Amino acid sequence: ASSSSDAEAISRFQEYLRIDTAQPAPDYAAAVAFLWDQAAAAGLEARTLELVAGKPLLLLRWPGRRPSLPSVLLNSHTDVVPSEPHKWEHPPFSAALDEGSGRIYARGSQDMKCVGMQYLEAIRRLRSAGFIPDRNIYLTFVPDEEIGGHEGVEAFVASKEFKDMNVGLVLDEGLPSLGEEYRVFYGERSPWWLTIKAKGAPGHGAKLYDGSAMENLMKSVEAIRRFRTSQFDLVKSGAKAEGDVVSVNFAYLKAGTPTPTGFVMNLQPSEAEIGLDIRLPPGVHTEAMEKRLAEEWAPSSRNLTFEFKQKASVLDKFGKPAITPVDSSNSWWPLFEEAVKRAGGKLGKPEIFPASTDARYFREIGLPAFGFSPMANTPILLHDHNEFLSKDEYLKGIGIYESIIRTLATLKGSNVDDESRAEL
Ligand SMILES: CSCC[C@H](NC=O)C(=O)O
Ligand SMILES: [Zn+2]
Ligand SMILES: [Zn+2]
Repeated sequence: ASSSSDAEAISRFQEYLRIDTAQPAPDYAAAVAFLWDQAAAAGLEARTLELVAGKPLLLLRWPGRRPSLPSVLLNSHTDVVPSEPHKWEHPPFSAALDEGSGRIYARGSQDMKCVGMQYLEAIRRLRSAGFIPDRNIYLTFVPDEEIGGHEGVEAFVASKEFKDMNVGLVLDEGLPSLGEEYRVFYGERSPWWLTIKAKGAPGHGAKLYDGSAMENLMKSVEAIRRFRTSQFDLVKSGAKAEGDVVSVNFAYLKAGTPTPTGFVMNLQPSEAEIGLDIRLPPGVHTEAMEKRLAEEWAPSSRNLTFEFKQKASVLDKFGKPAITPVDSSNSWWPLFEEAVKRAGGKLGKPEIFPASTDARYFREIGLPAFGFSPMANTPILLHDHNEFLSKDEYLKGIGIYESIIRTLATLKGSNVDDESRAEL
């Protein structure tokens, strides 16, 4: 690609980044309007699905020569997480390009407006090179990933529109790596978000007594922290990867009797509460976790109750761990590996994604999905201040997707399309 077309690709990326799609009030209308024009410029068929009012999902199609073959779906989410603008060096929706370093600063530059635009840029290039896919290639730009995807991909996979697409493989987001190798993910941990509430006897702040709400809850905090340490130690010692242990983190602590300027200091409150973000590796024994919760972390004997806010399954609909095979049993895998290699990229060992993505909804219904965001030589800044992606890495990623899309779209006597898979 010429440097002028590279410059145009960068401007288009910046334009997408400048649309404020931060939760909890994303401007989905503006994002969809922008992407609609980009789709037209790339020669793609477009439709908007509004499965839930106010939550548009943009569905694009590049028709294949043999539309009855299983299709490939390139997914990306349009929403981004909130930011604290005053703590950033460049405003999070400026998409400022630092000329010296080549970094483009924006919320969503890594997570994951980069990937959505790279798909589109790769297709533009393939099309102008005269390439025509054998199978249908679909792109989805979905809402609400950052808040759980219930009114996004979860609703989408249940729709008639989705069934009619006959999807055979999904690509979704991954993570950057500091080194030369690209990371790729074949599964992810399942989020369990829950609150634990304690009740207890109120009393004078000077009195030592058993059974206060704080004491009841702090015993749980201690047990939870012991468990957290045991899991973290496995990661620190190198025995396990981040995605292969159960993580537990405190999302909030809430207690005390507020005054206009602070809190009452000599009153032991009768209620206290914590929020936990737990992530479980695929196929982990959830019974043990449930038992730990009921007996150690929130026993009713200590006046505690718990309530789930999110509880994703660690199994797919067949009762198997929701993971995508990354060996010869999955004919898409060697194609993917080969495509990255052919574009000059190196892949690391496939990993379990430590957080959650919309890929889980596809894996849950039995579809293979790879998590991949081509960002090498890049610190992990998803959800962080000063999220950036360098212009060169972004452009390199377009080349990687050109190769991936070309390879996955082309039928060449592989067994990807045998009957059993076509029936999935
Ligand atoms: C309950 S779904 C939450 C999804 C979110 N995804 C990326 O950060 C996450 O916290 O992992
Ligand atoms: Zn994301
Ligand atoms: Zn995210």
